[in-house]
Amino acid sequence: MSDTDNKTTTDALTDYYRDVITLLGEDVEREGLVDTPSRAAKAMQFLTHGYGLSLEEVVNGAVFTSESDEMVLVKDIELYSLCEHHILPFIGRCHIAYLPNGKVLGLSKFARIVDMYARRLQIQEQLTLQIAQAVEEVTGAKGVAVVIEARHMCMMMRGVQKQNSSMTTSVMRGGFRENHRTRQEFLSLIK
Ligand SMILES: Nc1nc2c(ncn2[C@@H]2O[C@H](COP(=O)(O)OP(=O)(O)OP(=O)(O)O)[C@@H](O)[C@H]2O)c(=O)[nH]1
Ligand SMILES: [Zn+2]
Repeated sequence: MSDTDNKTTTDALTDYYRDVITLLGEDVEREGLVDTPSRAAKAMQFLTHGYGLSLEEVVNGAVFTSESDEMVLVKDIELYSLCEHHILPFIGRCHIAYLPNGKVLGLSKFARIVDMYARRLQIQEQLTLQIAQAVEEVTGAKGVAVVIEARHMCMMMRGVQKQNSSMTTSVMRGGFRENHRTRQEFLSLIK
């Protein structure tokens, strides 16, 4: 999206937020709210900026040759996303492991991949799958495992209002699916 397009989108979102605030019964002209529509517009664009990213851009060529075929684990990557049903946050941690197959990925790129998919409207299961598929695609790994543990504001702040529940989703591919010991090693390392 070009700068001009982006400005137009921010302006259009600002107009919508002005209407939303008014429909909620507030005075959008009062001092505290006067800049809120444009702040909310920019915040929502930031929270969904993953739509503007591609895997190629995010990885930026940081794939390196390596002879190691031992498990690599990156754990406790913090995650902020928006549930696609209510547009409310879900917040948690993501753990990613893979079995290299001649190539390893730059460490920071795991977090960048998580953000690229998390910063969209999501459901946790689909987010978990997309991260696993991306790591598999860029590394050609012999196995990939992704676990996400998250709390959903749509279950806490509204609806059933359960404050202590969390959801865990996992995707196991290749060696993590076929080999029980590899899977167990991964699960014990993220405990
Ligand atoms: N599987 C899954 N469900 C989700 C996720 N985020 C939100 N949900 C659920 O999506 C469902 C939407 O259900 P609906 O009955 O259409 O919506 P609702 O009336 O607002 O539902 P309640 O939250 O039960 O009040 C709810 O059960 C949410 O808890 C997610 O990431 N994965
Ligand atoms: Zn929800």
